[in-house]
Amino acid sequence: MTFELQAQDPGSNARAGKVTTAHGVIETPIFMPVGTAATVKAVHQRELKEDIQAQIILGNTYHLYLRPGLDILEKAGGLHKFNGWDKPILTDSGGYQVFSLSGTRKIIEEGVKFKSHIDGSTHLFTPENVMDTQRTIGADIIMAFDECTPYPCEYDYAKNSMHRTHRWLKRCCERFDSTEGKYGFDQTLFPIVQGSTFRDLRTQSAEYIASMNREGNAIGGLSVGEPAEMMYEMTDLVCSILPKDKPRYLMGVGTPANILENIALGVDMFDCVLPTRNARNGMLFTTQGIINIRNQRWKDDFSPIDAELGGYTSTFYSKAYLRHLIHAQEYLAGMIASVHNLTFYLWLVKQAREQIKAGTFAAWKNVMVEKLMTRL
Ligand SMILES: Nc1ccc2nc(N)nc(O)c2c1
Repeated sequence: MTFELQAQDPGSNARAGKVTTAHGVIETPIFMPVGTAATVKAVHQRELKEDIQAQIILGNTYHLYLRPGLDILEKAGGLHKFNGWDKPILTDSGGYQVFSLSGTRKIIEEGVKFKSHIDGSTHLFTPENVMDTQRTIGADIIMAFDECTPYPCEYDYAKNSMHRTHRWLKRCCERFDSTEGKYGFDQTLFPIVQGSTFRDLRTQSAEYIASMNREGNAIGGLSVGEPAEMMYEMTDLVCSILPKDKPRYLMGVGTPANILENIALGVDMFDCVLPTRNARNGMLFTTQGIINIRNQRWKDDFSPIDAELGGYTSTFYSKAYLRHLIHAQEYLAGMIASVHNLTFYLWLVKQAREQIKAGTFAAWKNVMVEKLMTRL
């Protein structure tokens, strides 16, 4: 994997670049739709490619390991063959999902013991077997096995957890660097900065992660309920330490406003379930602001969902029709709303890229953030 820095905004730390992987190019800043269990929920691969123009999607080790399981994924020739997405894929390592999904889990030096949320069976994730699992899934970019500390978090817990995450990272690197890709293409391992909301720990973690000299770096432990201002303060600090010539991936972020603010701080890659999760309950992000399509006011508004956005779904269907589908709990409701919201998120980062290349991102960002927060 390589990263080419193409432009830097004069008025902020925003930058535009290009990540090249075995399955193609990713233009940054980029938003990565979340495809947890081998699917971006309710969205066809064709829609992802043509309407949304996604460049990379996520998969998740925890989910895929439990279902369909590694034997099926290996027989298929890896996740790209299994779900038919032939562009880049990034997989999260499962640590975060074990904490957020598995009812019972126990953290030990070896790794994390947990019970499957599907059938209650017990499992142990270790840095080594999580690397092997991600080798089998076959994502282009894979994440280190870490602990995402909760918010708020005691200083001593955050410190001890960060040091364990650093010890696990060393084990991830040793295992990853001593194994090969299984399907004839190279994969890349990103380490993850932790340290919760403590400046000294974040500094220590960013310095340690940078010292591993991997091809890209991730920022974890944020977007876990902390105030946005705290997220921005930690991101700003960590981005000032992580090397400029490597992509920076802020995990689990976020709202459109969070994304623009973090692009200004120097982040290149984002993922979040918000666009698809909120779509299913009728929250639409549009070029004019946020719409709760369930609201009475859209009952007889036959204008397109978002005429400014382009793309088949956002211009072919009306607000009134989508409101009807949501109230009728029709399958098509979630499908239309998910494609629309993801089209918006990819449109937003494309606008940001263009503004950065034009050198006008900083002022544009401030105007856009205000507009995006408008509730229509
Ligand atoms: N907010 C998030 C989302 C996903 C994460 N995944 C990992 N592996 N680690 C974190 O800290 C995350 C934080």
